[in-house]
Amino acid sequence: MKITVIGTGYVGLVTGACLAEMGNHVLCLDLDPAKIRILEEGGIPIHEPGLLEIVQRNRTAGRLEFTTDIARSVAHGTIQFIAVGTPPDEDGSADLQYVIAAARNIGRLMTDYKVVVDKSTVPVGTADKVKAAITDELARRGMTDLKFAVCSNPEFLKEGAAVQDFARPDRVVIGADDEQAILLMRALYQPFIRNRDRMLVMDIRSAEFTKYAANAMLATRISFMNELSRLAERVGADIEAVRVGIGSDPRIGTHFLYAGTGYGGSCFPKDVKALARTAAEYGVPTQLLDAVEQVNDEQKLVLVNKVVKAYGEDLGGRTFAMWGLAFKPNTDDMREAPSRVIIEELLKRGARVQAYDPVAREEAQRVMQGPDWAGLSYAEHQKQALEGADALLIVTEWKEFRTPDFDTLRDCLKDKRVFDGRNLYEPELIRTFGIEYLAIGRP
Ligand SMILES: NC(=O)c1ccc[n+]([C@@H]2O[C@H](COP(=O)([O-])OP(=O)(O)OC[C@H]3O[C@@H](n4cnc5c(N)ncnc54)[C@H](O)[C@@H]3O)[C@@H](O)[C@H]2O)c1
Ligand SMILES: O=c1ccn([C@@H]2O[C@H](COP(=O)(O)OP(=O)(O)O[C@H]3O[C@H](CO)[C@@H](O)[C@H](O)[C@H]3O)[C@@H](O)[C@H]2O)c(=O)[nH]1
Repeated sequence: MKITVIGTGYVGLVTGACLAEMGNHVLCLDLDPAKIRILEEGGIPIHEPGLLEIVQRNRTAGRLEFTTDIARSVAHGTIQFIAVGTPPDEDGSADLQYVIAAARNIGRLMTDYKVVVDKSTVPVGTADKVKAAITDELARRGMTDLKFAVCSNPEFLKEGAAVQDFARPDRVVIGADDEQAILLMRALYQPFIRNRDRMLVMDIRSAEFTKYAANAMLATRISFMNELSRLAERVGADIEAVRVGIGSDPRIGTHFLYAGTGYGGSCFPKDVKALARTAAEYGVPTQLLDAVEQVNDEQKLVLVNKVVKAYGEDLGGRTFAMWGLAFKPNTDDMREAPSRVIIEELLKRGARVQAYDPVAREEAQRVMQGPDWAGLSYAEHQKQALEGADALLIVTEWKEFRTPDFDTLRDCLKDKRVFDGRNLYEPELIRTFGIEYLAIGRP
């Protein structure tokens, strides 16, 4: 099939590459010429395991192309995926300007039947707005006879595992009210789904809502465990033992129960806010969602509070090593990363921070620049970050941090102290090396 994907962020690029892999002819549009240049030169503008190989393979085969030419992109695909950003507006609601701009471009230039698919995460009711924008543009052209359908097809991939998530989805959700569109979408996703039950076709509003419900549920689990971790510390329980203890109940399940430095990334923070905002618009109170967000904001400060408890409010003259900057491993994404809040708080109190991350350094330098960040420097490797530091903070659970040389760790750190925001080590073990170990919710 001929597919156009609008937006080459994580979702657009993974969608385009995986659909091309199944033999579709995919044209990806982005208005950012720098991104398209990188893609046309055979690279990718993000760090995502396995993605480069698929992009290169399908580009070489001529099934995956990139452009900044809007007219070409509208002409190309019968199916037009909108996968542009939906960042939070000032009031927390999803900013739909990019989605609507993409829809208007389609309405302005289309000359035959199109299935317009909202792949971006968008509030309930957005498909109606997309439909209205296209209808409006067609009316301007006097071409209201041209047929099109709008579907909701939210994306559930996780960064760092995006290719696998797209290629082997738990489920594909399709919200649609047009028979032809449903047939085309089923055919498109069939190769990715062995079990037909995993293709969930529903009404458009329910599909739009499902995306927010999933993210809000996952964020709730994390905030719940983070809140419990604070209590565990007080009562002398170990949140890691508790996690295993409750996770073995299949009604609870083992995933997304890890206490840490709070959830970050481009989705949970903005989607929890946007859902609460939608509820507010409808006059429905959201005590639970509001608490999820509040607990998360506090959790981003938990490591800083432990540092302040150990060293006092004035951190002048102190140097802290930091392992991990990205909001999670296997990505260079720094959006809403807890590291940003933690570094800001440490610098504000006069400390210096020496940070190391296997891939996110460049992105970190981009988002944390200027005089406010003067106390932040970057190390080339784990050990270099430790040199001259008083203590270590672990913020992202990269695999390479899991089994360090504890002797080196102890000898490098002046105070032989580790603040672990990801509970990577067994407290009994690390303490036998003479290291003071402060983790999340662990005695
Ligand atoms: N990042 C994720 O893991 C993830 C997962 C599931 C869903 N989502 C959702 O998918 C959407 C996209 O997220 P992302 O992280 O891939 O986005 P992103 O911000 O990384 O990229 C969006 C891209 O769209 C481009 N763009 C904006 N307007 C355009 C237009 N009119 N025409 C063409 N290109 C345009 C931008 O230049 C940018 O490159 C969001 O709604 C997000 O919530 C993201
Ligand atoms: O037990 C856990 C699991 C995750 N996290 C944190 O939660 C955040 C989000 O992690 P994850 O969900 O793995 O990454 P994302 O790429 O943000 O993916 C989420 O957001 C996407 C965008 O909507 C959805 O498509 C995915 O299904 C959803 O998992 C990160 O800061 C993690 O450190 C925890 O603190 N504890």
